Amino acid sequence: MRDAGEANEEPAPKVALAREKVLEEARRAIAEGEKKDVSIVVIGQYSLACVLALPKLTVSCIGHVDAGKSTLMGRLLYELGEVGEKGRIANERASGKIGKASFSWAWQMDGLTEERERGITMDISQTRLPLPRTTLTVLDAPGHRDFIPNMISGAAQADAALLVIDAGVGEFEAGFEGGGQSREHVLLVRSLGVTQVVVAVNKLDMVEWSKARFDEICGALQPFLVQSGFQPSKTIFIPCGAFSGVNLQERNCKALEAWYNGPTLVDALDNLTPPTRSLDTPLRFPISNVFKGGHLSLGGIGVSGRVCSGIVQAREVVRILPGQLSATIHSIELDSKSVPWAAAGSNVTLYLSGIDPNFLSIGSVICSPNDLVPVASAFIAQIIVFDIKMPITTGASVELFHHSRDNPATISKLLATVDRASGAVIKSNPRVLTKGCSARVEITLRSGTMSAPSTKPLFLPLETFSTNKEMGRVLLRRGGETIAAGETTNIFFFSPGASNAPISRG
Ligand SMILES: Nc1nc2c(ncn2[C@@H]2O[C@H](COP(=O)(O)OP(=O)(O)OP(=O)(O)O)[C@@H](O)[C@H]2O)c(=O)[nH]1
Repeated sequence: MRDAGEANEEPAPKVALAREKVLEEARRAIAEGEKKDVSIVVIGQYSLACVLALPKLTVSCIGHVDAGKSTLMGRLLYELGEVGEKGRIANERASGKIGKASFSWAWQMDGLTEERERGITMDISQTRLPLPRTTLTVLDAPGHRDFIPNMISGAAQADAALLVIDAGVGEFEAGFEGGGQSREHVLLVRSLGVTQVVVAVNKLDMVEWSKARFDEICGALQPFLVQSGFQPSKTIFIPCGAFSGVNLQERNCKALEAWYNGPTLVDALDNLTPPTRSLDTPLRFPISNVFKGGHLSLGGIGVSGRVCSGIVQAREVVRILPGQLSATIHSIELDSKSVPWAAAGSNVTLYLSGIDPNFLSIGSVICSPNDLVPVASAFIAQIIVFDIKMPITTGASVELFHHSRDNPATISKLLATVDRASGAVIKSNPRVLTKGCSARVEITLRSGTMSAPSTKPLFLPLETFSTNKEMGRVLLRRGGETIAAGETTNIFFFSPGASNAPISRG
């Protein structure tokens, strides 16, 4: 993910609050559905005006390449007043100068020179959407298949998805048929725990705002969403035109209004339900980006990501796993504002002090020294096999995705095929796994890279799905194709603090 930019210079609390006090404050604020942004926090003798880091909803913007995801986000930011006339004109002029005028709205999101020159999103970019009722954090994902690892990193941090579909003739079909990214993205986000999806049926101007085309797309997509595990009540289809800003905040198009008087895209996004957050569980913060910035006098190391569970607070000493690293959280930044603490569900940047950045890696997990995350070298998972061309056999080499990390791994044992719902064994020790089946498999992690895997073991911070849902989901890819998604059931773990000897199986 891209750099979060400079930290603001608001003073950080001088000491960490007692954990119970923070928990109490978080629970109270969440229970009261606190709307106001600023609260006075008393820390010892200091009384500080701080922005409350209440968890908000994070939405991953997904869909086939060129569906109009970045354009939609750029235009939405303009409609909501987050981008002014000056910004709009600057993007219009600069994109026009290099013959990319049609990408002027997308430039708001696609800030890298290569992205602008190629007219595609390559990395996740994060933005804040202030809606009438709530504020969303949106992660704009790349649609191109080459950048699926970045897309997975964003999807792993999301509560809901905004699926953008190109309604142009043949375009929806290209994204939806075998190998299309609309299809793969839907399967990925659902496998990573997303349960709500808003579908923006975009570029309807290309088909003269045709109701028949809108209905055709909804008719094909809805059964697929349901089959992928989305409840019908958690899906909604919104016709729109991102480029001209139709039906984003206002309907403002006669041809569309002739047959549509339903919600706008802003209405649909504003109605998403925030999931329940696990505040009482131990702190787990998988790092999705490491960068230099802010507080340079203190070493200036920032790490961004999402608080998966628990609460993190400024001045707290934390451990970073795998490895023996400790650090102090100098300050926490949410939406460019300093916050005293952040609860599960928040996407934040933590500025660390007392740490050598060379030992920090994307995918490492920050936790409390009193409650370390297990570090596994192998584990058992119940997987669902996707629509694969080649069956999975014992010893298959795969790429394992866990949050923002991807590593080589081997499917070391095929333990059983199982019933998807009940988990009951259908067949023990199957020879192969074919498309659509559910199975229990043992996966062994390997160090090195996919092109040069090493025989040395690798240790990954992992938990069973039953202990911590967000830490217990994995995806398996092979040859650029997602072949399965799974939930960890047993992990073979090592004591992260003491020795390297295995201390438990199961
Ligand atoms: N006609 C029309 N074109 C649109 C609309 N929305 C986006 N586009 C065009 O579609 C092209 C791709 O837009 P992007 O926003 O870059 O698409 P994307 O989905 O973000 O692309 P990737 O992230 O690279 O997959 C650009 O030329 C846009 O101008 C729309 O509502 N109508």
